[in-house]
Formats: sequence, C-alpha cells, structure tokens
Amino acid sequence: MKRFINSVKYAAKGLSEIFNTQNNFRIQIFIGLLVLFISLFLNLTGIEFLWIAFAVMIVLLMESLNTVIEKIMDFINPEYNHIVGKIKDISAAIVLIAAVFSVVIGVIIFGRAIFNLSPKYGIIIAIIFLVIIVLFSKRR
Ligand SMILES: Nc1ncnc2c1ncn2[C@@H]1O[C@H](COP(=O)(O)OP(=O)(O)OP(=O)(O)O)[C@@H](O)[C@H]1O
Repeated sequence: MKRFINSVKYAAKGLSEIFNTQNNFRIQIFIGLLVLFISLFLNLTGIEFLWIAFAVMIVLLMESLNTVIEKIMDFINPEYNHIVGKIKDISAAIVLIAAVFSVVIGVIIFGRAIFNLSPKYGIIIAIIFLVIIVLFSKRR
C-alpha cells in the first residue's frame, strides 16, 4: 500500500513539473475544464460524455508524452542538432493530431447538442486536416 501511495506521490510530482513548465499544458487544462463544465449543462448521452472525457484526456496525455520526449532530447543532446529538431517537431505533431481529433469529437458532440448540427461536419474537419497534411508536406 505504501509503495502505491509513493507511486502516486511521484506521479503527482511529475504532473506539477509538467504544469509548472509547460504553458501549453496549462492552456489545455483550462480548455479541458471549460469543455467538461459546459458538457454538464448539455443533454448528452453516456457515450457522448465518455467521448468528451476522452477528448480532453488524450490531449493532456499527448502533451505529457511530448514533454517527456523534449526533456529526453535536451538531456542527451543540449546543443542545436538537426535530428533533435526533427524528433521534437514530430513529437509536437503527435500533440497536434490529438488536438485535431479532440476538435472533431467536440464538433460532432457539441455540434449536435447545441446547434443540432450533423455529425458529418466533424468528419469534414478530419478530411480537411488530412488533405492539408498531404498538400503541404513536401516530399524529399
Ligand atoms: N536542440 C535542438 N536542435 C534543433 N532544433 C531544435 C532544438 N531544440 C528545439 N528545436 C526546434 O525548436 C522547436 C521547439 O522546441 P522546444 O524544445 O523549444 O519546444 P517547445 O514546444 O517550445 O516546448 P517548451 O516550451 O516546453 O520548451 C522544435 O520543434 C525544433 O524544431
């Protein structure tokens, strides 16, 4: 039991490290709180609440992963390095994909609950995102 409590303590230290050093994490927590709070006032189904919770948490998870990767890279190679730059860029891309996924979930669920919008608009956003990746990624 003591070991479990210690693990929770270390995890809490990790969380406060991310919170104190990452501006994006703080913004994502603020937006997440707002989204979760608003969802309480909407007539959502259990599954929709689940997707909203998932959307909020997946961004925080990926931002934490991004922070870990950045810190590892800074530790093993503090100097400017082309490969380090690429790894950090890809790590940032992971967060972006999660964020767009969350927006898609939000548009589908909030769109229906607030504006009676078709879920297809969420899919259209996902299509636009994927098309942008294809169009703007220059092949080398
Ligand atoms: N050591 C490095 N070598 C090459 N490019 C780097 C290096 N460090 C950062 N970069 C470039 O700068 C971008 C931002 O990196 P940085 O580590 O500052 O992340 P950040 O998103 O600003 O996070 P944080 O504010 O938490 O440090 C990277 O995606 C990469 O393109």
